[in-house]
Amino acid sequence: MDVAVGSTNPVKVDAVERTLERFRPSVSAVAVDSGVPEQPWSIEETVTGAENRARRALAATDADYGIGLEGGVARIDGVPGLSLIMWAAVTDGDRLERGGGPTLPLPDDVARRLEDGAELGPVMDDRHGTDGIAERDGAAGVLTDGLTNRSRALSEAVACAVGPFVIGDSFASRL
Ligand SMILES: O=P(O)(O)OP(=O)(O)OP(=O)(O)OC[C@H]1O[C@@H](n2cnc3c(O)ncnc32)[C@H](O)[C@@H]1O
Ligand SMILES: [Mg+2]
Repeated sequence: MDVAVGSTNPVKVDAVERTLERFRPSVSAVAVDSGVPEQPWSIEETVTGAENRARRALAATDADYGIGLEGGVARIDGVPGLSLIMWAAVTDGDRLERGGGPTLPLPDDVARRLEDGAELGPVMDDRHGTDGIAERDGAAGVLTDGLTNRSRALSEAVACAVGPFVIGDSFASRL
């Protein structure tokens, strides 16, 4: 089974590899445009970014499935403050399914900097004296003191988006 991931960020590729390990997939990383702002600011923008990445990754390759992962921030009804969210989309070129990952509360000082137009990755690097934390443990790792990390958090979104394919017949037939 060939899977194309619409990003070259190693944590996204790792999230797909670890989730689909059972199927021994060949996973390729494809640089695609998400079609949404670099820092999505709503669930809708984040889901759209994941969808675009999934479709564009599949279109750029001859893989069986395209997978898109997008991180974003959003104000969610009933949840105080600003939340970090992550969504995945999976397509076989016909059907497209979506799944969400964990939601984390962002500290107020981080939220204020994002409101001023900054991107989460650089803000986290500046705040913690790191370089490229978004390609390693991520905010999910830093803000939970390692109880989870970005790859693991993203892998939950991948599992949820792939689920509808895995429980159907089409997925098994491509193994
Ligand atoms: O190369 P791509 O695939 O774009 O990888 P990315 O790290 O930029 O990931 P996204 O575009 O999906 O994320 C949108 C923004 O949110 C940041 N971000 C999302 N989740 C993060 C996390 O866990 N830790 C740090 N930054 C994060 C990210 O660095 C971007 O600035
Ligand atoms: Mg990005």
